Amino acid sequence: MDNRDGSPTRPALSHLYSIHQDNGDTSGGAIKYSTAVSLRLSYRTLRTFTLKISTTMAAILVFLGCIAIFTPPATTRTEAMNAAASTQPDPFVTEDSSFFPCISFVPEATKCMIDVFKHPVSPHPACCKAISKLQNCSSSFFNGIPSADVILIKSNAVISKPPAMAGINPSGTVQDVASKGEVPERYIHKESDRGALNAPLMAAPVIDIALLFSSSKSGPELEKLRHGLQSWGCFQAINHGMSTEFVDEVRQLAKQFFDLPMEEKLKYSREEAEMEGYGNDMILSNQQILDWTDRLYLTVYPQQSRRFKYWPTNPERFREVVDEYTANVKLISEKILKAMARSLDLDESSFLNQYGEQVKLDARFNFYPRCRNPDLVLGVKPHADGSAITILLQDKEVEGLQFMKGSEWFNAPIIPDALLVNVGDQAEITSNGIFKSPVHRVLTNSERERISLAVFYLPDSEKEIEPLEKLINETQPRLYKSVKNFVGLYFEYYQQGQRPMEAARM
Ligand SMILES: O=C(O)CCC(=O)C(=O)O
Ligand SMILES: [Fe+2]
Repeated sequence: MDNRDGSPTRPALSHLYSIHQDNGDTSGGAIKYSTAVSLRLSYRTLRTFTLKISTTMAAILVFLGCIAIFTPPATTRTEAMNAAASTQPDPFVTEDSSFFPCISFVPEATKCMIDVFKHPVSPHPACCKAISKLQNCSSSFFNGIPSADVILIKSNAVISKPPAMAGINPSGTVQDVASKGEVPERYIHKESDRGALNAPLMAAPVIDIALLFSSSKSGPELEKLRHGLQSWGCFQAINHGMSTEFVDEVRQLAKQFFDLPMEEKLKYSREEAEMEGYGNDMILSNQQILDWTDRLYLTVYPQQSRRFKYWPTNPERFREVVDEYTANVKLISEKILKAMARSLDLDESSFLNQYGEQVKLDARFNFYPRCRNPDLVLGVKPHADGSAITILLQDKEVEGLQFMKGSEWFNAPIIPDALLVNVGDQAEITSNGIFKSPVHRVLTNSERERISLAVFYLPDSEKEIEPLEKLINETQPRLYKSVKNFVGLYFEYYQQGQRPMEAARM
């Protein structure tokens, strides 16, 4: 998933991607949270905000009226201006004059504020522009509003700075930046967050997933699966049924897309405040160090959710192959989720039932250009995925992916035909913490560019997920609250520099 922040984070979103309920009450979590936040975001704030806007508008109208009626001849005007300059300015008028350029954003910003009050747990990208423009018009705009509310308003509006909401963030695509040579400051991590390729090799298991479903041979393979997901949170899946030629073609097409001239790729660029489409790292916070990666992000399932304006028609076979690949990945994901349940002696549909009818699959094609300072810059900063599980097709030749175990980083080996499967936050929640959603990151490389394709299996955002009853007992007490729209939460917490999984913890 997208955007991550500094130290091992289980952010948002990523990408991605809400919560809160006390002991065992599964019904009203999100509502309680909303109510709590609404109360915190007191009427005082809304009143201050609306008063401010209405007084401002009134002051401006009166001011404009006065100008119209009392405009003196030019000479007297200069004298009057000089006199005015020598007197102490009225602070209210001084502040309000700064609203002139932004008065047109007021209705939209007010609507946004009311939205934030009503639905404090999900971002409101549509109004972010208005609020941020208002804020830019007057640096003192939020004066008088309690600072905690300001943070909430800003984060719900997903604002940082207005240009950050542009489809492609103002730093430019990484491909463009890389072609200029110098690595801008915004990509440089502080020393403690930098990575090195000479890490030990990760020992996550390689699993023949065809055996997971063989009636006679599944036992040891299921045991390997359970152990791998408990210790590493990931495994390499071989014998998944897709041919070498086919997965190679997927990689090839991804590479061909990123090799197209920029103007061609920009035809698919994401729109403001959108995840989907071609773009660079989405800026969700001003402190964010940017990832050295460009990506094409597509919702691939359900089919009626596909937005084909973002699906390249060049290279020619792109759509057809992505359609076939992601259909396979959906089936593989569901088989793996069944096997995960069986490995815990549960009914095989336990996880799938939790995730609901309306699951969603998002594909993220990552392209990591060569980087002159691989020691200072990360391809993707540490994060855990907000999915239930993620199926990753790695580059066939270029390493870079690392997983954290304990407090140490390990390199993910390349097994050319394998799919790397990792647990996401939502399967960690459903398994009551038995399966681990691993923190991982991607390093950069000065010699070679790298591609990868991550497909996120995302539960129905309307369905509340929670630890399975059978996995809660005296020795393993319930670790997580009930969660709905985890992807929304993921982003929200990410922006605030917090870990979404922490928010879900009991
Ligand atoms: O490029 C990779 O190997 C991993 C990318 C990743 O972690 C992600 O897209 O969430
Ligand atoms: Fe990831």
